[in-house]
Amino acid sequence: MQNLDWVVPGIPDEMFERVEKIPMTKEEIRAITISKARLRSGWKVLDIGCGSGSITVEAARLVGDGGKVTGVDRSHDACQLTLRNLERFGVSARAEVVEADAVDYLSRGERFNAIIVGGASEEIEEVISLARRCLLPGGTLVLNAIMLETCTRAVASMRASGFEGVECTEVIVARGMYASQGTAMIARNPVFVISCRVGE
Ligand SMILES: C[S@@+](CC[C@H](N)C(=O)[O-])C[C@H]1O[C@@H](n2cnc3c(N)ncnc32)[C@H](O)[C@@H]1O
Repeated sequence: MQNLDWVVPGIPDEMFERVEKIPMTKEEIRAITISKARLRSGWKVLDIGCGSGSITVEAARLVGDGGKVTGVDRSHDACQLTLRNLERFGVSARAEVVEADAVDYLSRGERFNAIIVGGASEEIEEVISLARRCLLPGGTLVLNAIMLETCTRAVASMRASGFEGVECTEVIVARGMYASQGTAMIARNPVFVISCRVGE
C-alpha cells in the first residue's frame, strides 16, 4: 500500500475498497468536507450515511488515538464495507459502525464535537434539528448535498436551529483524463458542502 504518512485528508479514491452500488464521497469533496468540519485531535465525530467509509476513515486518522468516530448507515452492506475500510487503513480502534436510520440514531441524544452528514436528504430538517441538540459547544456540522433543493432546505434549517456561521460552498471538480492527443478535463457532478457551528 502507498505510504500514508501525511496527516491532512487526501487518501486517493482508488486505495479504498469499493462495492458496486455503495456510494463513496470523492477525494476532493472529502477533503473540503473534512476541512469545513475543523476537526481537532481527541474529538468525537459522527459520520451519518457513512457509505463506503471514506469520510469515517479520514476522520479517524485525524482525531488521533484519543478521538473516536461513529459511522452510521441504514444499509447493512455499507456498514460492512466501512468496517473493512477502517481495517484496511488501520484505524478500527478509533471507530465504531452502527447500522441505523439517521433520525433514530440522532434521537438517542449522544453528544459529539462534529457531525458530518452524507445521506438522509429526505429528512434533512429533522436531522439538522437533532444534530443541534447532539453537538457540544464549539461543535461543527457539515452536510453534503447534490440537489439544489436539499441545499436551500439545509441552509434555512441551520439558521432556524440557531447555528452560527452557516455557509454553502458549491464544489465543481474536473479531473484530467489522459488520451493520446492530450488531456481532457472530465467534470464530476457538483456537490454542495453546507457547514455551520455551535457557539462556544
Ligand atoms: C453518498 S453516500 C455517503 C458516502 C460516504 N460519505 C463515503 O465517504 O463513502 C450516502 C449514504 O447515506 C446512507 N443513507 C441515506 N439515507 C439514510 C438515512 N436516513 N439513515 C442512514 N443512512 C442513510 C445511504 O445508505 C448511503 O450509504
